[in-house]
Amino acid sequence: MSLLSLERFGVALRGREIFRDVDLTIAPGEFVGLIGPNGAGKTTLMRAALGLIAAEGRSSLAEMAPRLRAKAAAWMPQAREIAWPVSVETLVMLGRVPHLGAGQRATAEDHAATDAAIERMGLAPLRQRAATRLSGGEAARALIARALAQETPLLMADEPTAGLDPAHQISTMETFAALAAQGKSCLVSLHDLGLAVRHCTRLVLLAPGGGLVADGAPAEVLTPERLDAVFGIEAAWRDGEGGPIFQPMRVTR
Ligand SMILES: Nc1ncnc2c1ncn2[C@@H]1O[C@H](COP(=O)(O)OP(=O)(O)OP(=O)(O)O)[C@@H](O)[C@H]1O
Repeated sequence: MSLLSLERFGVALRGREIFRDVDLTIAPGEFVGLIGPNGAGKTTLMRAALGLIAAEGRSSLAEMAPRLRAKAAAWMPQAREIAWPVSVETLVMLGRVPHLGAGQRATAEDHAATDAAIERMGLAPLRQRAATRLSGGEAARALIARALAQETPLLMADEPTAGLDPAHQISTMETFAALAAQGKSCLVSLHDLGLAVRHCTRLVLLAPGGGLVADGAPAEVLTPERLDAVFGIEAAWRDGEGGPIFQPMRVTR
């Protein structure tokens, strides 16, 4: 069983090929970090996989009816703008919409999922705050909570830890890892390779103009050669307590 399957998947934007011939399958229990330099196509790949932009090839999610897709995958976009001045609680509850029948009110189960997501993202003190009056990091946590409340088998998030303070970066990564340990899956784009190496079970590396160049365990993907060729950096890697410690050290070009 797979929660996402991309076959010979490709996207061109305004006539320019961003990537092509990408094959990617995500199974239950995986926490996949989608990594690559600016402009490599991480956002494009996730948006196209969800059917939000046109693509060539096949995406198992894009071919689903919207209502089924909303039960199969939750999506936290990179843009953090929240348009309506609803409370944080209401924003998070919006994650339950795919589970409600037409005109149906929220059930005890919907309230429980909302409460759990608010608790998990440390938003209890902000529960009644207008979502438009949150700081950037608080808004990110509220949008992650909305995706968690959706309780889908797959969670996809575009740079979810950007703008979060260190404690919330770590707890957010631990939340995704815990979902994977429960048999769900996460596909998350990340620029922080230290967080990616320490928490993800698998990394998928995109290179600008090169498409998918590596896919596997963090140590297999982030070889010194690839760090130099794709990111233009050198990094230190140590085995530490509770997982590897990865620190970019130097620009090589
Ligand atoms: N609407 C668009 N029209 C044309 N080109 C676009 C459009 N959106 C993105 N691109 C281009 O597609 C390429 C991939 O962009 P994308 O946002 O997917 O990269 P990314 O890996 O998510 O980058 P970042 O790490 O900077 O967020 C970039 O070169 C970008 O300029």
